[in-house]
Amino acid sequence: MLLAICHHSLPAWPLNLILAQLVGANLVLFATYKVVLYPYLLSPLRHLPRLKGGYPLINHALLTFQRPLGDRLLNVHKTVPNNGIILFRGFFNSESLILTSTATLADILVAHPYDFEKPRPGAEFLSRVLGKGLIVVEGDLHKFQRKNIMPSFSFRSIKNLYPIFWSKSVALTERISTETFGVSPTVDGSGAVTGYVDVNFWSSKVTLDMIGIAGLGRDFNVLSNFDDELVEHYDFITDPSSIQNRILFGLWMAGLKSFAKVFLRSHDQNLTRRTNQLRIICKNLIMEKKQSLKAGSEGSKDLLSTLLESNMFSDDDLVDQLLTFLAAGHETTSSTFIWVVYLLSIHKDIQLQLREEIRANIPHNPEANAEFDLAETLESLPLLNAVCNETLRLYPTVPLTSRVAARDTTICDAHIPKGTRIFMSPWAINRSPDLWGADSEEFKPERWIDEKTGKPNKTGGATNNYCVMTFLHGPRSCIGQGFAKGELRALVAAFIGAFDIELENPSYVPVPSGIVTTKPHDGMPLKIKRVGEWASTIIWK
Ligand code: HEM
Repeated sequence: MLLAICHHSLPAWPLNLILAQLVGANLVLFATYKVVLYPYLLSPLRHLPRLKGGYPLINHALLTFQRPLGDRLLNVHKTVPNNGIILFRGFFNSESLILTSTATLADILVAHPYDFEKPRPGAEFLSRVLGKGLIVVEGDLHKFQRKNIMPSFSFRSIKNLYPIFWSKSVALTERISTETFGVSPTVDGSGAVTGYVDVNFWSSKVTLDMIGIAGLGRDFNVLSNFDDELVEHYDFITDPSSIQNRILFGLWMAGLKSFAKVFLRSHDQNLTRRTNQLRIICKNLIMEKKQSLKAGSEGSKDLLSTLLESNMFSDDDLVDQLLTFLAAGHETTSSTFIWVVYLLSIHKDIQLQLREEIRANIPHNPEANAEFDLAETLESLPLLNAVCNETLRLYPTVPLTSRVAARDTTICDAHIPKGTRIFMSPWAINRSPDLWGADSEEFKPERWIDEKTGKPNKTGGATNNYCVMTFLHGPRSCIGQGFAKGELRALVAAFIGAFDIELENPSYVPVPSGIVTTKPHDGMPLKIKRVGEWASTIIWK
């Protein structure tokens, strides 16, 4: 009887529908918890100063994608009152943090850097090409690699690389001269030979040549020869203008790796094939280098030789590191050089003073004078260093980076739950009026010159080192910063020593763009003039 009543009163739904309803109800409960209860009532982050407003559901999710990268964050730094940490909400109220003070940055980067890791999808994408290179590994493996690679980037090792940086910088000016003035030189009213060049095209070639010789011990000579096999594979894999590369990267970042492999099958297979080829070429380079070291060949100062001498890495590990140096150390310096050229084109007075300083202190062929200390001179010229440092401040080529808390931890006493995403913007910190004053966004190289001594200073007049975040700080800072600054000094000195430059179109305002590093979106077309004879040798006083 009871059974009969139940049978009639229960709806005649199949079991799977009931299950589906249970799952649906759970999903609604879970979504309510994630989207409403946790962020508004339970999250330990909810009391932090917050960026208000935003779009429904996505809130401020686009904040970290908007170009120029980091510029919107600068605005957030300026407008949201805070004590070093700002909370913002993204898709479905997910929470992320922006660090704005030198204290919170020092805490995460130096006090407990291994509590924070690089976001996994990006690191996995990179490791496809770079294997387990320094830039992508975490924890103890990172500590081991960093400790054993550091000596290759020591002050002494970099000093030994200056002659390479100089000779490639001079080769750049010669190549540009041939291309620009060689065929049909134009002479302007003052009698100077004039021409037009997009320095964007040449700058990534010269920095690739530099990292080739100074890093791998191989002269690609891309300045003159455009068909090196390694360079061709490398360019294909890293080409930021390739739509397929962009889509693949976007899908990986969204956690859709498997879908990406099917959707872009042939491109994906091509990448794998080229990556394998790259690895074979690098392995052969390592074999050759080993043999030449065994044969007692002297004089190799490149990074690979010093890594081989350390005897701490297998051949496969070395391949990962070589590819890492190529990837991390090529476009970054080349972009910075382009921004120096831009700033000097629009600040003619500084350009003139700099040329005087360079020509008065550096012979065009320093190698002809054994007494001349090129590294010492380039590192001590006040205006040269001031111009390089001020450009690195205003145009950090990695304008935005992020971390994820690997465990429950703290930042300056604020509790940070595991999994919290944290953004740090070198662009925003380097331009912050709180740290640099009202003229924070102006190009003022003199900040970097000590008023009393006239010598370069280390902080640009700011209160501490953390006011410049271009290379970050601590154990995950850029290991190649000494290398990059050496390249930049040589490039700027050789280029400005040789040419008078101005913008081809005086009203051109370059827009920084790029996926990870920033370059001017439409290149850097210049009008250049060869400046009269540069003394070949200067008698060093
Ligand atoms: C102006 C030029 C450069 C800039 C602005 C720059 C900037 C940076 C930044 C911001 C990071 C940290 C990224 C992060 O953790 O999110 C980094 C890491 C790194 N950079 Fe550079 N870089 C430059 C040149 C170079 C060069 C020339 C090399 C090598 C020859 C290099 C090798 C590396 C490596 C290996 C790392 C990973 C370090 C680690 O995690 O321990 N970089 N760089």
